[in-house]
Amino acid sequence: MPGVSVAPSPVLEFSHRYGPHLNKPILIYLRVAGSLTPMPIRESDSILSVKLKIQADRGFFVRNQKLFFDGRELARNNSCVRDYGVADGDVLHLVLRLSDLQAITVRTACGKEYEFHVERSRKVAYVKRQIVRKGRGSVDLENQELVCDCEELEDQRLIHDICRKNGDAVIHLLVRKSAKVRPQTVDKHFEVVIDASDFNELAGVVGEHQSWDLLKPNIIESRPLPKDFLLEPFIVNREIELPFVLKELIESTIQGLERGNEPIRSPEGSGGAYLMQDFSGLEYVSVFKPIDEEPMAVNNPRGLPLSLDGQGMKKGTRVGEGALREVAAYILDHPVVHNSEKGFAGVPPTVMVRCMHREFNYPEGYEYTSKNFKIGSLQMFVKNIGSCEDMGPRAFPMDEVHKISVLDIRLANADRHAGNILISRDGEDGRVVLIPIDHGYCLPENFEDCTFEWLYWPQAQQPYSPETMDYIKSLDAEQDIQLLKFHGWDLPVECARTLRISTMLLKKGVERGLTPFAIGSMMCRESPSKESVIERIVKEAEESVLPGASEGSFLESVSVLMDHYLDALSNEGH
Ligand SMILES: Nc1ncnc2c1ncn2[C@@H]1O[C@H](COP(=O)(O)OP(=O)(O)OP(=O)(O)O)[C@@H](O)[C@H]1O
Repeated sequence: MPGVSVAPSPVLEFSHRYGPHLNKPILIYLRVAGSLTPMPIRESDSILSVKLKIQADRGFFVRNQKLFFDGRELARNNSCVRDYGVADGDVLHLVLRLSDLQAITVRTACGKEYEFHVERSRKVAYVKRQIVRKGRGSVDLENQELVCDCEELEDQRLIHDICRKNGDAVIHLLVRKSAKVRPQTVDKHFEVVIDASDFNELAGVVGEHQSWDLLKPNIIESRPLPKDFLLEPFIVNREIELPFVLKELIESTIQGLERGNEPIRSPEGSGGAYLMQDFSGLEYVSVFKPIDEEPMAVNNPRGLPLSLDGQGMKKGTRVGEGALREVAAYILDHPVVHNSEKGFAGVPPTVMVRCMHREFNYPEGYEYTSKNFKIGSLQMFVKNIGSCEDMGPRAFPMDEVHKISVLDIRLANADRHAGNILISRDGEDGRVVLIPIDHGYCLPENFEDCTFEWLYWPQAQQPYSPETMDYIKSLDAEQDIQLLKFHGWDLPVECARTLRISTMLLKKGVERGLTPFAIGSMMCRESPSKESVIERIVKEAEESVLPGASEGSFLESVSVLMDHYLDALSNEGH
């Protein structure tokens, strides 16, 4: 398991920056999974040092921790707790992102061994299907029994529960009719040993491999068809014809649900994000994020407190609007080549849907009635080898980083941390491709919480390529606002203003040959209490126009001030 990947320098930096008089000890409380633990810290402690303390006391790695206070994520590791207004007696909420994979080994008496990993949030039924797949038909789905400690495991049991109950648990695979079972433990993995004395009989006299193919079961026909779910596109404007890629996304998700392949809640993230399975139950096809399960929403499954004023986890966003923003990011990610399915930054295809399924979070219980409909975003699942948290940034191609920077600057993304960029490999040479996900905090009403992880990557210091510059020049915020309106989201005036100002900044910065770092830095605060340059520009522009002045005059004033700041920056040689 990876350890702390952050250099300790910010902690040292903080103890130097704050004198002993500002280093007051305070007692805060940590709420994690329902329990409250007191924790002595100092006001000037950085968020990182608090996380390191939690790691030392509780064993949760820093990278798996997300801390929340007063409806806000303490996202900046370098900032100190006082910057976030944390004081004596306050309660911090800790949300954990835990590694979810459990290794499983299946060994036959003939010495054949198969290894695979399943998420702990999977059910026993899924493990059975994996065994069938790995065994290429030597074991059929109908004739399997998984037994642990002499107890037969029901299909609906979660692997997580079995691990928790049994520690170094062994799952015994029983093949009815023809196999005996010999349990064995290998480290912390499950080991399933099949002593199938009459394996040959099962496999046929002509040898294992041939007969496996002959015995391959028809998984699909053997599954019952549940009737208690619903999934359909949620389209406001009837003039809109869903593009093929989105129709297909919805269709393949429905097929998976019809086969009984239930949604699986992702162990990562602070809201409810459900991984939707395909027809075969062996692949994920989409990710559903219902709005009532967003962080601080009424049915959030992570125990985050309800928002009291409706404000979302990032400043300038509202609880329940995450799905709108997810879909908006896809719509605005215009392709370079007209009509191409892939947008410039590669935001996975995303559509608004209505869905109900018993696996979602229904604290009052589930019934198949329209009151249980959940509205949310359905996004194409992209196969990946991890996120940018798992790899050093030097491995990322420059244009991949630049495309994400363009998206984030345009949309004033308030949640671009490394975990929200997935990594996949493309083509024969296995080129690294970055996939931006999680755009629920784009287009906020103000710039207060803009954070861009890529700002500190070396690629951000390099100028944009001519192709990227051409793309940026082609952007038009007014058209974007109209496009979103056509799709049913009439942007609130503050969010439209954000889009206009960010697009203006990106275009003006590029005209002056500024790097993503130089432009992006203007949008991000150095610390939670220090306004960013863009915030100063907005404030000065507001002060320079008469009360009641039109949005046009205000933007004109922003443009003049922005030129002034950018020219100063260009003269400094950025
Ligand atoms: N399109 C996708 N393709 C593949 N995996 C995805 C996709 N979208 C989300 N995931 C997986 O689901 C997890 C949770 O999704 P996401 O980060 O969007 O949820 P969230 O609750 O908004 O998270 P956060 O706390 O970071 O805001 C991600 O960490 C990722 O592993």
